[in-house]
Amino acid sequence: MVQSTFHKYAIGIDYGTQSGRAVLVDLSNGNEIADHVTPYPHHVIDERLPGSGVKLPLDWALQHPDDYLEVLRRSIPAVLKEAGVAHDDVIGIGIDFTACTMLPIDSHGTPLCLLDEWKHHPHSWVKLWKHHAAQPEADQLNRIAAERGEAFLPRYGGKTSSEWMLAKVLQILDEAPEIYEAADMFLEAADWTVFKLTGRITRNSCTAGYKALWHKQDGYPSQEYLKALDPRLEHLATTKLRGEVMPLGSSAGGLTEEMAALTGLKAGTAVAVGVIDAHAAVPAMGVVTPGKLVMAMGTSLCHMLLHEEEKLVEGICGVVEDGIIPGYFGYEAGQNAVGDIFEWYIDEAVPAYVKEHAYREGLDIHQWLEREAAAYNPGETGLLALDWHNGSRSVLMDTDLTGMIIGITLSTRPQEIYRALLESTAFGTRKVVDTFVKNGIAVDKLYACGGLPQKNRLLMQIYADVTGREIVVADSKHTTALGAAMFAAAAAGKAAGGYSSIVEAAKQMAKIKQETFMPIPEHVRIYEQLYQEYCELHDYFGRGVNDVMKRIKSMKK
Ligand SMILES: Nc1ncnc2c1ncn2[C@@H]1O[C@H](COP(=O)(O)OP(=O)(O)O)[C@@H](O)[C@H]1O
Ligand SMILES: O=C(CO)[C@@H](O)[C@@H](O)COP(=O)(O)O
Repeated sequence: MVQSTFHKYAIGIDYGTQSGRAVLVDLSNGNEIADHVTPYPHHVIDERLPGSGVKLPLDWALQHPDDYLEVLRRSIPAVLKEAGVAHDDVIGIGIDFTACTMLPIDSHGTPLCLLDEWKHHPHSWVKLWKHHAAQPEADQLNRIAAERGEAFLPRYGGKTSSEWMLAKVLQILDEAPEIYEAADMFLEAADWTVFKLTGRITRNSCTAGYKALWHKQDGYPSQEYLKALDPRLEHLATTKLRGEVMPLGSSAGGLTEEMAALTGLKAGTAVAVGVIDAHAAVPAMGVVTPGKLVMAMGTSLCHMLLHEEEKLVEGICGVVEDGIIPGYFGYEAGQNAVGDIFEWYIDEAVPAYVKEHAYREGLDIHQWLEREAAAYNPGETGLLALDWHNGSRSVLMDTDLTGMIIGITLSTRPQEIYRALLESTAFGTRKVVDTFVKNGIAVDKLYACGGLPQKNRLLMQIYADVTGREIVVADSKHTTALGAAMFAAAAAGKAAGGYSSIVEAAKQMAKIKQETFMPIPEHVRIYEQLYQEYCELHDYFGRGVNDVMKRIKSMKK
């Protein structure tokens, strides 16, 4: 279909864990005109390195940087073709990315893993956000920061994560000093991809703020702190983390001729600085004021909230000034796994008869289990689970914790376990909501986006019942990509046919559904009881009363 030439468009590209997708968006109303998904050809690399077959240790998760370019090569031409839009009318490109997904590059910007000299070395590869092998380094970072009373630590809930930039850099330094030396810079994959598009290295304030401990006034952690971590890190901030940190919604530069030829777009098209995937969803749901907790629900779950003041909240991932929407402090909390837990159950633990039933009825296994699980009332399964199959992000910030199901008997059925797993993730979110509220940050309503709200109504009803709050659902197949396109519109600017700010873009382009999920009072009452039991287990296993999870995990290592 050929679109009207009076319309202007932007392309938002969402780089997820398994795939990247491009969405071409009409800037006048946020309508998604065309979309295309490119699965990463190398998938998540967590067993062996591509090519050499070098075996990876436990808790590693890597990616191949060329997979990000493959998304540009395949998905941009595909959406242009499907939409029939002239490249002159595409005025901006924005990308959102998982984070902290980081890589070492040489002085030409080439990832070290693409060089013959380093390609056999696991530490030269992109470390994906869910690479969890830097926990000892995170522990060291946290201990030294606490001992020195570093001002940054309370802004990150009292603990920084093994998923973040500094822990990952320190792991490289500890285990592969030669890679640390060879790296000219460590970059977020978001910034590297923007560099490939524009030829210019910039850093975005969102990943820098939430994942690399960068602060608008104070910059990165001090030289003294970095030196106390390891003398070789003393100048990290001005050497391997150097580069201008630019605010969200600004332009990193224009598309290069080479990239224009590769994608079919026009050279010079504005490229917005990158943004974390979850954070891009906030304006895409029209959330530009406090009290509305946005939940990006997919493989993992990220919670984002705005507030006028900076409050120090234990166990959250971080608070960053202007980190999401200018003029507000943006708070982030999260759960390391949500959809991933359900996927694990289906892939690894569901009996064959469930698969057969689902197949016969033409349902996918999630749909079959959802339908069967919906027949139970809250509490009726007699089960209670902890949602730590991939560790706990908020509020414990500990990737060495593991999952658990209590109450199993000989009559327990797969759909009951499935329901208990759905509930466990809702309890995890309730913990986050309660923590914000206890610290004086209002949570009035929930806003859900990502793959899960579209796929599982039972899950959404359970979240409404467990939190006792109304849930608004995104009316977009690709909310994060829509947000990235909005940032592109802001980067292109009003004169080019975009918007003067992300707030203006959100007013015109955000998409939410009319139908919401309301809590059911009878369910709220029962879940309140179960949640209190969850809290008991949470503190017993998660706050050091009984470290059995860590002891048995270390035996495995
Ligand atoms: N019907 C369903 N109910 C619950 N979870 C589902 C369902 N279908 C898929 N999932 C889960 O959704 C997750 C993917 O979420 P999605 O938002 O599409 O991707 P991503 O987080 O990578 O952006 C997977 O972990 C999968 O287990
Ligand atoms: O950590 C963050 C955001 O802070 C996410 O990038 C990470 O959880 C990955 O999210 P997905 O569930 O793959 O969309």
